[in-house]
Amino acid sequence: MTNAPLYTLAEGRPVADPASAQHFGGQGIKGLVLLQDTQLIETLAHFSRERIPERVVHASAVGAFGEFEVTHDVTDITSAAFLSKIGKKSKCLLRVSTVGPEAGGADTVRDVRGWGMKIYTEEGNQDFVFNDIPVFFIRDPIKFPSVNRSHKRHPRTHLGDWSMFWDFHNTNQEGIHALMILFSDRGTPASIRNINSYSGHTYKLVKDDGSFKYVKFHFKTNQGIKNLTRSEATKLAGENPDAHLQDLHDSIEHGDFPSWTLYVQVMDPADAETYRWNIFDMTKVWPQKDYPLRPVGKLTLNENPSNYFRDIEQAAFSPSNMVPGIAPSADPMLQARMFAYPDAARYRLGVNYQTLPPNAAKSPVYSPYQRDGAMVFGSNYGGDPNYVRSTQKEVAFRKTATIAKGNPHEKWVGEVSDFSSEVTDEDFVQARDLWKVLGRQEGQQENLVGNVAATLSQAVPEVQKETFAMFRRVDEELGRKIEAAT
Ligand code: HEM
Repeated sequence: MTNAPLYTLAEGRPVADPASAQHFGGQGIKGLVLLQDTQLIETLAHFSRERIPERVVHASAVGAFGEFEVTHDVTDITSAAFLSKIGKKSKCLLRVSTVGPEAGGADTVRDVRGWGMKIYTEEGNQDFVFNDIPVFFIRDPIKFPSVNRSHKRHPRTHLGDWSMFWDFHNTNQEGIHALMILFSDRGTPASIRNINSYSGHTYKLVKDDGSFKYVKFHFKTNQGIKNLTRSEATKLAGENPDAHLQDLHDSIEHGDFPSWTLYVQVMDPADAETYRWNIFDMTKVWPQKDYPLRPVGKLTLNENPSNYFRDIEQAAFSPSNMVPGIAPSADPMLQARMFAYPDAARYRLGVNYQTLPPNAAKSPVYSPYQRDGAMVFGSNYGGDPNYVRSTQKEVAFRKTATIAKGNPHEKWVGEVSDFSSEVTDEDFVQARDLWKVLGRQEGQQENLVGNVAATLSQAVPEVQKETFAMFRRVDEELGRKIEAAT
């Protein structure tokens, strides 16, 4: 007797030899292949269907499991159950991605890194779908497909195209702050363990009594920020395109668990009304001298996935997955994203994607008004009423606070979130501050200039000219230096 698993077809029928097709006259005998060979047909048919659509952005990624532990009391600002007690731990999944490259693209290319994180709490899944830069390229969600297309492949040549890239950005200059970060050495991090991540958007932390604070979330690496120079990143992309995947996998495998500290910047709603920066415009940060970081907890990654496809490819993150105690702000980008991600998941994974292993909540789920559809595995709520307000079965509901009608702050919110993409000198202020900060770090201004010039030199002259002018709006010397280097 052996304990080895008995090989079967997917329907369970044991089969002798998975390595040869059936031939007329018997297996292993020369002769025509037979259509009755279910194993052969299943093997070939399933292979052709192994791929699911890759994510339209953020297709290439690494992922791991871990835990989130509360280290500081934040019960004065939120009723989120998973944040209710110091020492409380929740299981997590983290998927970190590049944005532009297709699945399998080189890890060390210049790009933003996405941070898809799921915290499995006792009140459902809390997703933090962040980036490793604190601001974004646009503030109007309708531009999202455009900015991404300009970073991807040209529709005619199918090549990456720096004319297209800079043409988009110098005609949509609200992204200048994000560009300055992307073209600093932060655009080529040394490893996933060495990046921070940021909500970018303003969110709300809410208490059960309905009171709230505006917050921005920051995960700061406990390994320290470490970046590659342009030449190091280019070399590594050729030598080991999976460098970041390997680094994270190996460090977890060796028990060297990376960790991050979660902080929040906290703003009173009343202050938001008079603050210099529109808090719903995600091209702006809240300087930490105005709103210092307040520690919340610690994320530690401690487990590699046992199967990449199941746990990481099938993971679906969405900013709309929020637990009671955390709520969206009026940022138009955030509002649009709350639609876009579940919509993308229904297309990419199917209508019941919430029940796939990485997405399934670890707390009880009772959602009887959403049922059927392709691929139902659970009880499908048996005979429970599938319509609301049935008297046939008692259902309990959790009360959540609602915003008081006529609250003047909400009137203000409606007015200030109706902003446009029109660019003014204000859009260059934070980018200029960053240029000064880089000047205090040895060689960093020169690296930014070189990183921009290396790409701009591949763009057509008209686009180059407009781009020099855009950087001159940040700082005359920066524009001049880029022009000279290009
Ligand atoms: C209006 C603006 C945006 C839209 C419409 C949008 C849309 C999308 C879509 C459709 C995906 C692919 C989802 C999938 O197939 O599962 C995606 C992935 C992602 N986005 Fe966005 N996005 C926007 C802005 C942002 C911003 C501002 C951030 C960060 C602050 C961000 C972070 C991410 C991350 C981390 C992923 C990868 C999630 C994963 O690992 O599966 N996105 N986005």
